[in-house]
Amino acid sequence: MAENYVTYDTGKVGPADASISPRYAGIATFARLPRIEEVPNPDIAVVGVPFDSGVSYRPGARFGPAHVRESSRLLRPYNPATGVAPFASAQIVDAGDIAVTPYNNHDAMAAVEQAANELRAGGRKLLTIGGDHTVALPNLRSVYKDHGEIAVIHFDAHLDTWDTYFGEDTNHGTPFRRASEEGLLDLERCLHVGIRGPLYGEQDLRDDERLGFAIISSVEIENEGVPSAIERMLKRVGDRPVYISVDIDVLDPAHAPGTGTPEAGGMTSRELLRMLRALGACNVVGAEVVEVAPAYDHAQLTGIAAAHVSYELLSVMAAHTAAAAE
Ligand SMILES: N=C(N)NCCCC(=O)O
Ligand SMILES: [Zn+2]
Ligand SMILES: [Zn+2]
Repeated sequence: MAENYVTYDTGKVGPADASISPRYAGIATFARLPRIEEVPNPDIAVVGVPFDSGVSYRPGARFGPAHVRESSRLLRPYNPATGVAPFASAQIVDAGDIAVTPYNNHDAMAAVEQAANELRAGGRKLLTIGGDHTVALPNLRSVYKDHGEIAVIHFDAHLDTWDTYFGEDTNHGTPFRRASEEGLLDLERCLHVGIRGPLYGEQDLRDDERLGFAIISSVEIENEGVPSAIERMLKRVGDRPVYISVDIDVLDPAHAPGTGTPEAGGMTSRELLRMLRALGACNVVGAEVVEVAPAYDHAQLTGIAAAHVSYELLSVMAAHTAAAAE
């Protein structure tokens, strides 16, 4: 193949071989993986949603997918932290972008849902790269179709269970309230991790609990430590199919400045990656990494963090795919 993709003993086609084609060469796919058209029957697809018409503050997450792909060129095929070789364990591809209208949030999200349904046909898993957090709603609608009421682990500074902004019910502060109202969520098994920062009022927390979420706050992670947070996280979701939503603003702005609604006092990348690795114990049926806004990034800090977060999520899903095939 023109891109010199590696083929593993398992028959899976992996990234372009960095000893033939240097990492900085070629058009960026995620981790320099093959495109979806280039290999048969992919198990997992990475797909971008360049959409940010749901933002309430700084715009620019529409450029997130391209930035994360550019920032993912250095990812290597073996993950020593978990002992997983994701690209050899499962056929992973880049499915390009779901390009949707920037002028109507409802139409855009309907299009994302339809594309997600098509990409997920036959049990394929998706890792979505946003885009703003509005995309969680169509992603959950799609996953619900196959798995029923879903457990969600939501890494974010923000609750994203607010009601409306300027009368608009579909935006990046509301996806989990809409999902809960629509009956998509397992109300005993949803969890926010990394919450911090000012709220509109105490009622936000009461609403959030009623909508099905428990909280591990950023301060609790600091006080109790990551191992205890991991224990609580795994207990909350149990053995239910779980959807992982990572808003990159869960990281402290020092680790991820390139985002639209930054809040001081967040997790380090090291803490987040460690928590994600623990998800190997869960049945992860899909995931997303959202809210990367490259205009506010520096030296690819946010892009690289998002690329590594994506890599851990792919490792977890690939290990599960390989185990299921045995
Ligand atoms: N989903 C993200 N990143 N932010 C939601 C913030 C909603 C607000 O401006 O209150
Ligand atoms: Zn957020
Ligand atoms: Zn969010």
